[in-house]
Amino acid sequence: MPEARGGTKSSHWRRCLVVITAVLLLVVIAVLVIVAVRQNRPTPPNLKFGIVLDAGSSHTGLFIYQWLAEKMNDTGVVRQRDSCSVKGPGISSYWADVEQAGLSLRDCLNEAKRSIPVEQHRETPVFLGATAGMRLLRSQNSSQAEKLLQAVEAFIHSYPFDFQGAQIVTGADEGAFGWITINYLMGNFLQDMAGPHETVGALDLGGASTQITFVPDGEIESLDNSMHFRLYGKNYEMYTHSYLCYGKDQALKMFLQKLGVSANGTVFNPCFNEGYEKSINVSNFFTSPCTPMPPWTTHQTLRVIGTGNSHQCRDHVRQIFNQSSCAWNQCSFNGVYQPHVWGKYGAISAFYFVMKFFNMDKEKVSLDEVKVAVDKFCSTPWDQAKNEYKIKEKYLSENCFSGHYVLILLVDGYNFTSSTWNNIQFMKKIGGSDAGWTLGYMLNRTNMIPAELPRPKPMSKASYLSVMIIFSLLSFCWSSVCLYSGGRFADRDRRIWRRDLI
Ligand SMILES: Nc1ncnc2c1ncn2[C@@H]1O[C@H](COP(=O)(O)OP(=O)(O)O)[C@@H](O)[C@H]1O
Ligand SMILES: [Ca+2]
Repeated sequence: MPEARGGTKSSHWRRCLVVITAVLLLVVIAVLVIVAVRQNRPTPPNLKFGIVLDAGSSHTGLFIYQWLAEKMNDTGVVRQRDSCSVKGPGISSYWADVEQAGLSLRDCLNEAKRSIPVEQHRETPVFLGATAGMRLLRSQNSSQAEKLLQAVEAFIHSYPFDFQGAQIVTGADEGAFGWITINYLMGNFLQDMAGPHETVGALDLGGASTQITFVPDGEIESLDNSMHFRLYGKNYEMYTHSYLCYGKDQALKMFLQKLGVSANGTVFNPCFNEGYEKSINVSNFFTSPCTPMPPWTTHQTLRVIGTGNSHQCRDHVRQIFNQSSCAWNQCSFNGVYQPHVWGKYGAISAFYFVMKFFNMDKEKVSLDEVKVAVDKFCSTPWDQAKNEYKIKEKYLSENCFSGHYVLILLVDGYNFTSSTWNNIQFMKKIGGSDAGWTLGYMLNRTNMIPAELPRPKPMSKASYLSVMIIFSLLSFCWSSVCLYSGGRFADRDRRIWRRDLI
């Protein structure tokens, strides 16, 4: 009988132990859940901002970027928050009235002030990068270009931001930063991507210059065209070239200059739709170093009349590309060295606008389909085209030329073929951020792309605590189970021993 009482007592204690362990377990789980919920409560994010003004030849755009301060050196964390299109032409057009260049930026800078929290204004860096329009102005009149930049700087300094100055970006940098932007936004710098050639090339068509940038599959013969970057622990040897004057606005001027003019000052233009006519003032039109005054300047005003003839248009556009000599193993045009194009490309800015107009910006559209679409548009009478497309008259009237120009630049110039055409993706944005050189430029100026991969961060306090609690809990449970089963075995052994004794 006493033994039976002893057995009841020990099983009572065992039950107590199980209940206590279960209660303890519940308490610990509850504490863990509370800690986790508190830790993960959304805290105000530590957002940082940066502004880049893209002072292009035809217009200025303002881009606001944002990122989390603690993640600034990680891959793919900077995103576009906002953008603003400055009204009016590019800053280089204000060369005769430089104060206006700064003032033209007022609305967009005010918008930036509204978009960024006031307490962040003082630490928000602002960069202004001017491209081919200012390069051309500098080559014509460097002191005027300097004055213009100073006037723009003085105006931006009146804003509460951390202004880092206005610079004329070199053609090589414009190409390289466009390439960085595209690959950064596509996440191509991440280490776990397969293969050594995971990056995509960048093709940028502006109004006054155009850039081609890519990592070739062999040696780069010309040092002038080679750029080296070490990003996130990997080396990139890039080929880049910027063709000044081969942006689509300057190219149109070079093309017009090559057309013959009749005795009464009429120019028949096969790259304008039939029925389209416009007058141009010769001294206002041929002002850039790309188009010195043509020999036929006896006329002050020219009457340009569209004839909409694709065949003739192509022939004339080809004349602005000099294919006659190449001192390297391979060239694009004008004797410029270029390795053969390979891999994928992102084509941005006017490449995109033009292809979008022809509805040819989709994937898997063949080169022949693009040619057919351009020819079809060029043979459309101007009145019909105006009725069909409700876009700015300037763009519409130039699109026959632009379509042919893009095709000739990419195919005859850069040597893309029917089979490599589909490697070009015409793009404006990547995941909500504009694909242009500005983001790459800011990442570089703020040292946000490290040469080496950022080291993995140590565990946060919360994670450390959670791991410690979980491990303690597991050890506790494990020892309880061991003790419990140990007790049961000891009881059983005692019983067997006693039985043996009896
Ligand atoms: N909606 C549009 N349709 C066609 N072309 C456009 C459109 N918007 C902008 N563009 C063209 O894109 C080009 C942008 O060039 P821009 O960046 O100003 O010059 P650059 O880069 O040479 O300094 C210009 O030729 C402009 O006319
Ligand atoms: Ca541009």
